[in-house]
Amino acid sequence: MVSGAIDNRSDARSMCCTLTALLNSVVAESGLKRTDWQNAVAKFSGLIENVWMARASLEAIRNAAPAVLPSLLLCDFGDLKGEVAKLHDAGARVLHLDVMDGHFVPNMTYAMPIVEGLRRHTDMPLDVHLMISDPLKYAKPMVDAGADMLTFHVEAVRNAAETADLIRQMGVNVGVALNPETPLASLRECLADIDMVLVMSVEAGFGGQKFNPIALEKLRTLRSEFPDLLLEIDGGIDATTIGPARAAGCDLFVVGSAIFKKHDYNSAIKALTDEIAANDPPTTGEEN
Ligand SMILES: O=C(CO)[C@H](O)[C@H](O)COP(=O)(O)O
Repeated sequence: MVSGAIDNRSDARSMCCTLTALLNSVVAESGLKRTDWQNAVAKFSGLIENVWMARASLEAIRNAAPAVLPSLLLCDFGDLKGEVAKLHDAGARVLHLDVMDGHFVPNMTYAMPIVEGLRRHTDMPLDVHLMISDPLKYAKPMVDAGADMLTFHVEAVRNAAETADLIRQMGVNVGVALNPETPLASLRECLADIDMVLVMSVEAGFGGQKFNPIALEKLRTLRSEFPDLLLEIDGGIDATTIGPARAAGCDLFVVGSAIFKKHDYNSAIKALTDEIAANDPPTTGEEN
């Protein structure tokens, strides 16, 4: 039996199995018609499992923060299992997956089969960045494949609050991303419905671009207005840009080139983590 907070997928799953067994035994003893009850129990425990799994992975992401999230855009796709193991050994605790459709952005990457394959090799939360024109069409397949956080672009949808709500109902945590030229005002309507904002510091689409400091101002504004909202930055993050992003209040730092263009993931992640620690923003009461 699991005690304390449920903050990982295995605990959430085992709690759901226990709950399902319990409900089934109550039904068995009640003498009521089995099939109707069994269907109801299966549906109910499926819903509870989704909510718990999402809750557990959000806890795991929050507990990992501040954290470097390797972006699997430049990794060795011929050895994904080995890459995941190396990244975990180097200290990564959350993975960032870049899904591009060649339409919303002028580049294509991968979709559900890779997410599902990664899911079988790691319990680390999978933070899936949807750079696609129709996030609602692929959200449920992504959840079924094992995504823990689904982030869609505010520029891709007509109603961000409604999109966030529909995605949340699929049993997953929800983030919203915005490109450098998109004003923060575009998020106003949905901020109450989401778990995370992904502030892009490059135009979405390609790794290896130059950091745009416009992201820092957005992070500072979001952090001062929403102290508890998870904030993530993506694009051009390296040992020189990660410190200012942390000082601006960022929690999660997506990194591609500054990890995958180095041979030693340990020292690459350590250099970034050291910069995060050196730039921790003051906590309440420490400002003066
Ligand atoms: O989402 C992305 C591009 O759209 C990538 O995650 C991002 O650019 C990371 O790569 P790098 O650290 O090389 O900039």
